[in-house]
Amino acid sequence: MIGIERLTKTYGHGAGTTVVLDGLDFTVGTGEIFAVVGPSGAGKTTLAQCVNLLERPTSGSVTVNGVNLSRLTERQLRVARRRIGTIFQSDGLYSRRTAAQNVALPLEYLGVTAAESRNRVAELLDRVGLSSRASFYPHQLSGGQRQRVGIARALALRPSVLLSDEATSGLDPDSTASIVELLKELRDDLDLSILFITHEMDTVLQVADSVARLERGRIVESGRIVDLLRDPHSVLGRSLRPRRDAEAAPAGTERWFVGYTHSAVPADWLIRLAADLDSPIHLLGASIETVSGETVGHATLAVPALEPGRIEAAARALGLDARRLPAPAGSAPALAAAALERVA
Ligand SMILES: Nc1ncnc2c1ncn2[C@@H]1O[C@H](COP(=O)(O)OP(=O)(O)OP(=O)(O)O)[C@@H](O)[C@H]1O
Repeated sequence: MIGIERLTKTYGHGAGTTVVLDGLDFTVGTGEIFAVVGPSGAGKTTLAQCVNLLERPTSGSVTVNGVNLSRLTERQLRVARRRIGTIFQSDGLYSRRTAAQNVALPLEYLGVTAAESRNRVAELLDRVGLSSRASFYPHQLSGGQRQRVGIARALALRPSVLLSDEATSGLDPDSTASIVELLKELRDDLDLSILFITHEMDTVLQVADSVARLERGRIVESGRIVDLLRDPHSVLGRSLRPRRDAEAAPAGTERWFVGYTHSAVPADWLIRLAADLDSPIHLLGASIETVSGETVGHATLAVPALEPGRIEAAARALGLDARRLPAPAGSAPALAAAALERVA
């Protein structure tokens, strides 16, 4: 488990002080992948460095498995850091060492016997699906494979916490997907707490259980991915949804956006909604998927104009949130509305 309490990091003094992290509070549970997203300069890397105490927090605490790292001496910290594995965007492998020799490095530093190290390295390379590449050098491996070697090395000392700083950034979609699957397997099999720092929202949706958005050193929104996706008011939830253009609405209809807000939305909600409203409904676009074992989704519909409030109420009864979308710019209804506004 990782516990972050009132974590603040500033650089400089007096008038020249820069506050990079400003009172962060969050917990990454055992067996949880917690993503931190945010624009460039938000403080994501500084957060990662404070969690593995490469940077000392200015105030607040970082607790890993009940041990407050901020209170440790340098010597104690070196030992405590073994419980934290880190993977970076650049895999950081030594080019003159084979995959196996790279994975063995932390074990060598620790003085593990050669035989023990050989067994552990074989086990780790097997774990990340690279047994057949043990004697390959980094330049003989793909980007995704190099990242797997990096993960194996990060796991060498049996950490309970894994820090991933932009580890999938720059990888192609297939490699990203395979690293994401590997991290989820490790979360489940080894009960790891994984802090996953990224700027890629698509990856967050694939990998994380929870997410926090960092802006100028502060967490502006956070929560379980499923809850955020189901919250019609969540900015983070909206930015996590896959963006696809819906079809144009037929003439004489209004466009509506419908989102799942509940776990018990019936699978035949569209038929029920049409029956309830006693009206045809055109499905213009939809995305329904399982996230952390729960169904989430949204759809764009076209419905003939009905009395105000009817669609919202019928949708609510099915566990859905419905809101009318403005007519797309340039469409006949939008031009008519603009003309009316000009006349008024
Ligand atoms: N040693 C330092 N001294 C002064 N300011 C620093 C130092 N390290 C980082 N900063 C500042 O802290 C802010 C956050 O930097 P950080 O690298 O943590 O952001 P980030 O969210 O990881 O950005 P990116 O996604 O671009 O890597 C930046 O404005 C940066 O200039």
